[in-house]
Amino acid sequence: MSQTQDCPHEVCSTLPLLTAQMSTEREYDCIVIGAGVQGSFTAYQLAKNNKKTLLLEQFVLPHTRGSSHGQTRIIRKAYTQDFYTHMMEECYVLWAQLEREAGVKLYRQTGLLVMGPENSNNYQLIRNTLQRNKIPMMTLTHDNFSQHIPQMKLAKGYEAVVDITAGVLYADRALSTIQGQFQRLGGIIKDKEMVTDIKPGPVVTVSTNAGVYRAKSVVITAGPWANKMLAHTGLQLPLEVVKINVCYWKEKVPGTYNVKQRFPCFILTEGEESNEDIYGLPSNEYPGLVKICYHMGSKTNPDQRDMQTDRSDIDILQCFIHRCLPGLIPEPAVVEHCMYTLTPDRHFVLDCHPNYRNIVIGAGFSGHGFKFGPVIGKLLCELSLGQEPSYDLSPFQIRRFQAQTKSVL
Ligand SMILES: Cc1cc2nc3c(=O)[nH]c(=O)nc-3n(C[C@H](O)[C@H](O)[C@H](O)COP(=O)(O)OP(=O)(O)OC[C@H]3O[C@@H](n4cnc5c(N)ncnc54)[C@H](O)[C@@H]3O)c2cc1C
Ligand SMILES: O=C(O)[C@@H]1CCCCN1
Repeated sequence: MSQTQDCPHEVCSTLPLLTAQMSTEREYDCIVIGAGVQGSFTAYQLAKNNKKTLLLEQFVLPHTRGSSHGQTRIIRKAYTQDFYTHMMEECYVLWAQLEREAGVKLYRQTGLLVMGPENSNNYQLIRNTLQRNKIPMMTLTHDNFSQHIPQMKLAKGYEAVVDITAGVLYADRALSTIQGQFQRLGGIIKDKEMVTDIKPGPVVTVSTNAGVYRAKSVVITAGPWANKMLAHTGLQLPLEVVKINVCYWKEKVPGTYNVKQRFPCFILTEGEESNEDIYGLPSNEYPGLVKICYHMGSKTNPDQRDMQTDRSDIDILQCFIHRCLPGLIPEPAVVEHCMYTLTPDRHFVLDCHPNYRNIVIGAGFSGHGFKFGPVIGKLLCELSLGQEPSYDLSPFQIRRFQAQTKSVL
């Protein structure tokens, strides 16, 4: 008879089994920190590659405290640089694949109107990228603008082009879909678990408010909290977190700016109101309200986002709406909040930690990362598996910040 069977206490006989079970529950091939769009797509890709993956999220899901919430995001190929346009080619394919796989609609084509003053460098760069890459596009002139987009005015001295395959991504739905697909592949999500420590090593130890986990690799996709997480690894990146006022404007005649009226998404670049872009999407989340925002906000601490109350962006938006969108009441009807995590050059960070190759970082999505989620997930998965990345990652490497990167060790 074995010792355990002889033991009068039932707990003694089950203890070795329980301990073994507990340790496998706490050991993973990869742990992904942060279940925003980038972490969720990364976890999904890892699970697809048969890796035992844990996705940790500090808040109860779904939540509205980071950067990935809200019903809509713009998807487009219109960029100033070719490398984004090239990545977007594959993103469209992967978004469509996800739609088929999960049986949900995540994308609606609306077109994206890009406007800018004739002498705007950004406008010309975007237009050239579209042309060079043979992206379906249409140039609008002052003569035919109102025929195509009667709800909007093109100011004198401005030019306009439409990125035809651009549109809207249903963001909240996309996030819950990818998390669901990850779980269907056997992935584990633990929400309401805040990571409190990361101990680098050949096996990385991740502590949360609820437990301690170990993994061969860790991916940090903590959005506005990236530097807080990286501090545990001795690294600080030059990231700035800003709070965006997400403003909704009421239509004077309900339905005027609806997709059914063929109102497109739009971006005004280097307009007369300011140097930063102004952008909008056709009414969707609230009947009769159109989302129009300023592509910048004030510096904030992600844990105290709601303490920051600067509304100077709203003055800028009011001037623009007054000037170009006569069918809207130039007073915001609803203001919600979201955060950008900005890098100095507004390009992403997709790289391995400079000191620990099994810690991978996806950060600094600078207010334009959602549409790239499927490809970013793939790239961060490749980095964490030590594979050759599918794209040239030099624009996204940490070493570009050399002078601004701090070691906190
Ligand atoms: C108003 C607005 C409009 C935008 N418009 C567009 C658009 O039109 N098109 C587009 O492509 N992109 C757009 N973006 C950008 C895009 O939404 C972001 O780039 C993207 O959501 C960033 O995702 P993320 O996963 O990096 O960050 P997040 O979504 O913030 O995810 C990070 C997650 O990490 C979690 N976390 C942090 N610390 C911890 C911890 N210690 N333990 C556990 N979990 C932790 C957080 O709670 C959070 O859930 C917009 C962003 C905003 C704010
Ligand atoms: O990523 C995007 O497509 C948009 C463009 C306008 C600013 C916010 N982000």
